[in-house]
Amino acid sequence: MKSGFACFVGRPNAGKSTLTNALVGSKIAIASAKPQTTRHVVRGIRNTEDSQLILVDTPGLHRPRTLLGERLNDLVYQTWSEVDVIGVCLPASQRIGPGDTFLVSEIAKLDKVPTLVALATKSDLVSKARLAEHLVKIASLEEELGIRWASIIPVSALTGDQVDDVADELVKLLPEGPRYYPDDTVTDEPTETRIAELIREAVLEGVRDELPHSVAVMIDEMGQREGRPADRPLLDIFASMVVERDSQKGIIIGHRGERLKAVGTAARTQIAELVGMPVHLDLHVKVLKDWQRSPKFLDRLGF
Ligand SMILES: Nc1nc2c(ncn2[C@@H]2O[C@H](COP(=O)(O)OP(=O)(O)OP(=O)(O)O)[C@@H](O)[C@H]2O)c(=O)[nH]1
Repeated sequence: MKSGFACFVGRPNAGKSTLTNALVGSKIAIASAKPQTTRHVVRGIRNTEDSQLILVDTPGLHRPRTLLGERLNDLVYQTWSEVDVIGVCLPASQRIGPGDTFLVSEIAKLDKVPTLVALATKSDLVSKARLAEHLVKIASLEEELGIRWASIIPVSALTGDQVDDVADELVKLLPEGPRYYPDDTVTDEPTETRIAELIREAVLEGVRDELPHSVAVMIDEMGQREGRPADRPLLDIFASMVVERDSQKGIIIGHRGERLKAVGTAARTQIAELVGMPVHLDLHVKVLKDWQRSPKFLDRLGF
């Protein structure tokens, strides 16, 4: 029995969340077209008869400007040093740049460097020739940065090409160990956190480019409606979306509340699928100036 922990690192938009989802086969991390959406440590679990691969999703590393930034960075280094394998995602569609080399050199500085696998993500976006060039460049990072790749694998989470190879390789690199989680678990995140993430994803989808990444979602109250017939349950969810400015509140709500309505509908459908029953979703938008700098609020959000 092989079992252990792995995480994916890479620049924003490198395809980490999408690959996690493809490996686990369940929607657990936020995948959106906007960078830097991954805030929570999300574990996805891939089980086979003789292995358990536990994927830990970390936020990206940033120059910290707020307390949130500092806490997230601490979390990143901590996660890196705790996993067995790190999959470094280097999208084939982009040239390897200073952001990538910075990341890898930070990992190389850890006291105990985990096993490293290079993943040439989004392989579907480029020609064979360009992919080959990319793989050569990745290989040259060994010498440039003083690291060693256990392997270099091109993968497309979108088409599914080589996703199984990535899984097999990661499992191969895990130590012998027990099944840490029952084999029907795909994530150990509390349902409430997953619901908050589904709402946050819907918010970001709705407003594309206008909205910065300063939206937090909190579940204020959640419970099954009382007095419903057993075969027609209903889950009540009261949630707040917290933004930093009035103008952002306006963007989320939209003209005559149309955007907020669309966000609610999208989120409700996803949540109902997750919890297996119809959902009544009550969404509020709150303005909390500088929430990213407030220790009290960050504590409440679990950062
Ligand atoms: N063509 C193609 N697009 C992909 C692939 N994987 C991810 N994408 C797209 O790339 C974008 C970013 O993917 P994510 O999985 O959210 O990237 P991430 O690295 O988790 O991003 P952050 O959370 O911002 O760090 C999304 O629009 C995905 O649909 C792939 O294999 N092929």
